Amino acid sequence: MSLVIKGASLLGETSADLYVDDAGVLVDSAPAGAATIDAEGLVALPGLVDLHTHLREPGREDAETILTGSQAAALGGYTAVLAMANTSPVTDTAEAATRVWELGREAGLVHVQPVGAVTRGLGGEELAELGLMNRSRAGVTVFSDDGRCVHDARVMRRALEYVKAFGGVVSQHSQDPALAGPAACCHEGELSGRLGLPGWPGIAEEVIVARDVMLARHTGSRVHVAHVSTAGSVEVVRWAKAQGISVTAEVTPHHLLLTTDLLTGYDPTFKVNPPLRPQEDVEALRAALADGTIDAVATDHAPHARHDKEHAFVDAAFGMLGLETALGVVRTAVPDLSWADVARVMSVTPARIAGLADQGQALAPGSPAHVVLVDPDATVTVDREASASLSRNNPWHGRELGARVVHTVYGGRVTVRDGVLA
Ligand SMILES: NC(=O)N[C@@H](CC(=O)O)C(=O)O
Ligand SMILES: [Zn+2]
Ligand SMILES: [Zn+2]
Repeated sequence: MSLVIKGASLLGETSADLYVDDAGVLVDSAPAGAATIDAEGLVALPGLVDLHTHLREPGREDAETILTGSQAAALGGYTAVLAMANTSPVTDTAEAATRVWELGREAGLVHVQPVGAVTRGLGGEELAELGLMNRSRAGVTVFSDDGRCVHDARVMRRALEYVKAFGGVVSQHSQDPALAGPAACCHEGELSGRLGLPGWPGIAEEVIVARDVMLARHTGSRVHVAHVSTAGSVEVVRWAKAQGISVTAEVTPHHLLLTTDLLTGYDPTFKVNPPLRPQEDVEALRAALADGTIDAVATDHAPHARHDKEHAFVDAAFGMLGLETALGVVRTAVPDLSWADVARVMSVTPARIAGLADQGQALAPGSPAHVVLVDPDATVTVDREASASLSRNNPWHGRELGARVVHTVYGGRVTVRDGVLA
């Protein structure tokens, strides 16, 4: 169905009408018989693109499915998500990747792009079917063992060499398993000692980031640093970019706003990997996002069923929800980012990193109509029960966040209207 989106402010700047034809493409005049969306006072951005989502299907459909995760994504203003490979079974074959891609198409609410595992079964030893996944219908270009670090430098080197042939990228969960021991569950510092929780030191992230940028330089390949959490990692990425090394980095909304002090109540909702860090790290991450050292915001949406999360802190699963709140958290954490910057870090650059040619495009005739319309002045008080996700591990429950996603349009289809699924 064709659409006229009336009076939106494009990237928070000039006001204009957007016209969508019945093929779901932006055109330069109103198609006959088009339905109208009144977007007066709303900001229009290209649909958001999430480089890092856990959808839990196949295997843990009690925590999230491709459909419910797609719904949460649409409500958050997303039109594409990259679905991490740590499902059960793992996305480590062309067949598995194609299945995720197909289920995403059936849900039809966002583009679901599978991430392929780097190693078979996330085992860290034998490379997965990287080439076959790339040549499958899913066209996988991003590979990650996320949840685990590709810690063997030789395996990482071979993966980088392999994906270089087809312009792929390895997204690394940077965590040296020797420096952050198996029980590590909270930022290592004065507070972890006081709480009696095993620490996960920032250096365990930084040594892997440093190693990987050198491997990227050596192989001439491309590495992406998932969920950067420390000032030290930011320094390494800044240095590597200055050398011309092909490295990109993402930060999560929660690492931009929450700190390790929240752990004093031992609430497992705040247990996440990498852990929440001190305020100095949060400040460094905000500055790095603003100056372009960090390329993108990625949610690391990590739904978990109650019986995996409601445990003593040390035993609870790592991870928190993020898709529905990401934009509001970014507005709240870094209010000085312009809307054009928000579009850059949440849509344009993530689409480019993932090689999604159809996403993150300018809101101009000829582009596919992937659009999010945001009320820039509204605030939202988060209610964890009012969520499309099947899980409730929402660290933002009860918080007031800036901006509100009002409408989302995916390929000309209205997926969210007035803040609810259409
Ligand atoms: N971030 C998390 O705390 N958890 C993720 C894994 C990961 O991103 O490392 C998950 O799959 O639950
Ligand atoms: Zn991870
Ligand atoms: Zn993750």
